[in-house]
Amino acid sequence: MQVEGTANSIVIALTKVKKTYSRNREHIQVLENLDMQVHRGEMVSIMGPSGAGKSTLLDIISGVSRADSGEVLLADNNFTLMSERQRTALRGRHIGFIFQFYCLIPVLSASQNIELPLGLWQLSKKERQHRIDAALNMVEMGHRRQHLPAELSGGEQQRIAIARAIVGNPDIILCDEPTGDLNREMGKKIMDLLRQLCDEYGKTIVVVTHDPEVALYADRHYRLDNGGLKEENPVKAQGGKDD
Ligand SMILES: Nc1ncnc2c1ncn2[C@@H]1O[C@H](COP(=O)(O)OP(=O)(O)OP(=O)(O)O)[C@@H](O)[C@H]1O
Repeated sequence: MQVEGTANSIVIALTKVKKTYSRNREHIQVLENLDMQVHRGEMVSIMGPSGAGKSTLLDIISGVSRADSGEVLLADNNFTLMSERQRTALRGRHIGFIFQFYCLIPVLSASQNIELPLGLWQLSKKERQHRIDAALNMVEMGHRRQHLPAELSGGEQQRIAIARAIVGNPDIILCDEPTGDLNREMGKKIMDLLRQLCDEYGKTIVVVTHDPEVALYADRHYRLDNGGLKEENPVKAQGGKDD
């Protein structure tokens, strides 16, 4: 799938985004006048302390959650002006998600899990199978297609989750702690794979992480703190993980 716009165009643009959660009488101001731009085909990392609002930010980029004010553009579409239904449709076309704990359905095989995002798509059986096979091949997991998630290692489960994220050929992949549950070696393999998706397939990737070594895979680095984003120089992987 091609993103609308020209090469090197901005595919994610947030301007003066604010987000507050209200619970009982408490108001938690999470994002405040936040600006962010991500170009097509780049990988961007977001680090920051626990509770800083990183997952909230991913929810706003994907339209799962609405900003209180400010503008959110995704591939030239203005989320701010859209209904929930329109946001869901746009998300389905453009975004794949990868989470820390894989979020695979335990009673479905690897192959069936990968098929999930294609659920309502009008595809022939052959085309559907072709897409699943291509996604499985991309993550080198064709030999495990019939396995249930419990019959896969953590790293293999995350590879299946990546295949599920890319099966619909989204141009943007949002990752929330993609290596958080994996040992160092497996984490490295997953990041190599994400980097490959960027470099060889032109995917735009946003990675939220606590791990400076993971952030080093990105082309640009943001730190989220006190409601705003600051662009940083590449993180030196020497200070251990964020809290
Ligand atoms: N639905 C909600 N209602 C009320 N408060 C919320 C809600 N979701 C998140 N919060 C609060 O907003 C803040 C930001 O949460 P968020 O999950 O975005 O942080 P985070 O940076 O991703 O944290 P972590 O690194 O620990 O995963 C936290 O203080 C959290 O308690």
